[in-house]
Amino acid sequence: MTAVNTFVTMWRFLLTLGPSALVILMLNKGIKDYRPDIVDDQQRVRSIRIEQLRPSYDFVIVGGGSAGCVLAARLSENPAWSVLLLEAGGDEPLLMDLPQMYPVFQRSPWDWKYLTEQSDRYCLAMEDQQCFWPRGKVLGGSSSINAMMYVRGNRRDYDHWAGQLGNPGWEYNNVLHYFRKAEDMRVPGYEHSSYHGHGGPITVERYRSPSPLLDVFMEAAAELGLTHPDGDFNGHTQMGFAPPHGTLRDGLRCSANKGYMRRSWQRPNLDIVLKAFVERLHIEPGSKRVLGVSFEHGLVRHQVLAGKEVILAAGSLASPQLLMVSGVGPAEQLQPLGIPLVQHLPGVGANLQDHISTSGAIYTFESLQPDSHMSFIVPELLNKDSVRDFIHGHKGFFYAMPVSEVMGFVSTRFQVEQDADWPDVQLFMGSYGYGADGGMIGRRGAAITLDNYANAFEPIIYQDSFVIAPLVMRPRSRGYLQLRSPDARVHPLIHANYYDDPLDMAIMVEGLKVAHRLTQTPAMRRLNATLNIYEWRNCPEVEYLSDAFWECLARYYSQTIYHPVGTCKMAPAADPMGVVDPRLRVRGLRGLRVIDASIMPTIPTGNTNAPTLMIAERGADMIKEDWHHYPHGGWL
Ligand SMILES: Cc1cc2nc3c(=O)[nH]c(=O)nc-3n(C[C@H](O)[C@H](O)[C@H](O)COP(=O)(O)OP(=O)(O)OC[C@H]3O[C@@H](n4cnc5c(N)ncnc54)[C@H](O)[C@@H]3O)c2cc1C
Repeated sequence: MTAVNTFVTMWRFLLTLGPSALVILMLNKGIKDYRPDIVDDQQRVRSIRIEQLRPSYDFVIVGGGSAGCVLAARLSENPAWSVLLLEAGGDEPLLMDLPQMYPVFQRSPWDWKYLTEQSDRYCLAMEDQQCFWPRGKVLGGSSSINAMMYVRGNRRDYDHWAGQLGNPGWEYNNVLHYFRKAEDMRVPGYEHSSYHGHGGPITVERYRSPSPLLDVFMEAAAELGLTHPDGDFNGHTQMGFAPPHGTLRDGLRCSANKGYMRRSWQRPNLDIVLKAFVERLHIEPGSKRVLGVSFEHGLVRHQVLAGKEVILAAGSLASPQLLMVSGVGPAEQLQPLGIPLVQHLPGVGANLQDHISTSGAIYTFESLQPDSHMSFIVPELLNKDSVRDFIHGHKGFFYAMPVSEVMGFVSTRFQVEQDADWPDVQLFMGSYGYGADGGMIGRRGAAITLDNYANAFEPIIYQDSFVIAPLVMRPRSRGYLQLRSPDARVHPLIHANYYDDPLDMAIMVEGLKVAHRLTQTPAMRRLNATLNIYEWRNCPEVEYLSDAFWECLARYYSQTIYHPVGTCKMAPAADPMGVVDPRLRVRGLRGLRVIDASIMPTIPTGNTNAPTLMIAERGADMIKEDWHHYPHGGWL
């Protein structure tokens, strides 16, 4: 039976591939011809010609992702400073603007395509029991391939960084300034909110063109008394359910590239080299001063010096890797690989944290609309009408982002401070399941094996369905990276270590039970929402709907929410595992900072793009303070 199903699945992929590709080509052509707002020819960032590269810059920034774009734009505000941004990827392709296209770029040339090490505890339904970790290899970095959800985390996260963890200046009341500085809040009703910024580079809006399920999701949450009081997770309180806000501009993606770089790249003191792969840092062994970097561009190796500082902003996987290949990291890892040790820093690559989720709580249902689906059935919507609606009507399917039409934050019984408004679970209510795209996109992104897909999802193929995915917000488990080679091109080993601490699984099971409770409400019963029974085939020995059943789902359909952080931890000098100090300077070296998601000591209660933008805004200000850009020590 399995072999037959797998054969059917494979053929369906092959048969749908051609028509889908044709629609995408049509869409791309239509954008080029009729959507100058997306083509954005005048503002699109252009790389300098490599002959124009200067031998030395005041600041060299490695990586043009969420953090790197902020840093390049903010540091080049000072016309007396020269700034170089080196990014391994190219500019964003046109289709990246479309929210609906977000998962398509996983496993594409715009993705670094990392894989975690095999485990028998998680990702059991995935190819070789490895979890697939995409990261953006493009200007804008992961902000250009992410799902655009704009969530800042909880005020207690930052008070914890500053108070208990000893990083002065990072308390919520300080970092709020930088969240606001980055933001241009355009959602009606928040014009006067003191929590939001206006006129900043990153526009924040509501997602457009939701499915009719959004209202059902909200009704179900209301029936459990879980509606968010004012719909703003980034405001006064976090707990509750509401449609999330997105980093969107006119309904389209607002990446860090679009927000920060397109308005600053033409400054004469800012040079950008795209397709520039940084291979290592040059550090003078005696003084431990970082002199510059080597990078490869067009098959030629170049060196460039930094008069003031090099700033690593290559993200949570590449920043620690670049430190290690340059001799900065745990001595016991570097020496066997023949890397001369410059600075023993045992914390480099350690303290890895991520938001783990379960993508398997998929519910089929009966549409209340007699002749149409209520959820997104991708092949039906991938047609010329949707293309026309998008190109000429500025509306429809391609504006939608089904992954989390409604988002929720709840506290399980394991959250010690029950009244604290510090939720330990986030939930995404998404209006499509793995069956909705026939396995072309979601299955591929999650790396679910063909056999497993055929067994568990083929029976519900193209049926109306939704998913409720819980995320463990502050996992206790810690993973680590391990260098495999002195060559920066070879990905490090990623030991994700999900569910190493049993409490993380216990919280996940509670999250899945909250999800299931939502499906037992009158609003959901009207749809006859039914858990996809075929996933039970993975663990037939457990009792249906028991804790062991939910655990089985979590272990098979373990899904990263793409938030790896913490691998260059910010910490005070007393913590031997710290990598950067609270001003983000790398310990023991001169002229080097790390400023990106890797410096977070603990993962925030929410998605990580907005916190990374905040860190980079604050990091840029600290650099300006340290180099006396501000005559009176004030803020711009
Ligand atoms: C698929 C996906 C979905 C996500 N969804 C959301 C979401 O909805 N909301 C949210 O808040 N967060 C989301 N995130 C997470 C968020 O986007 C990241 O936390 C954030 O972008 C991290 O920023 P960063 O600057 O640390 O790294 P990145 O943005 O990844 O930037 C690193 C940059 O460095 C470059 N680089 C790496 N190595 C080198 C090298 N050797 N030489 C030169 N350049 C190099 C990379 O190409 C990249 O451009 C998602 C992430 C992904 C991948």
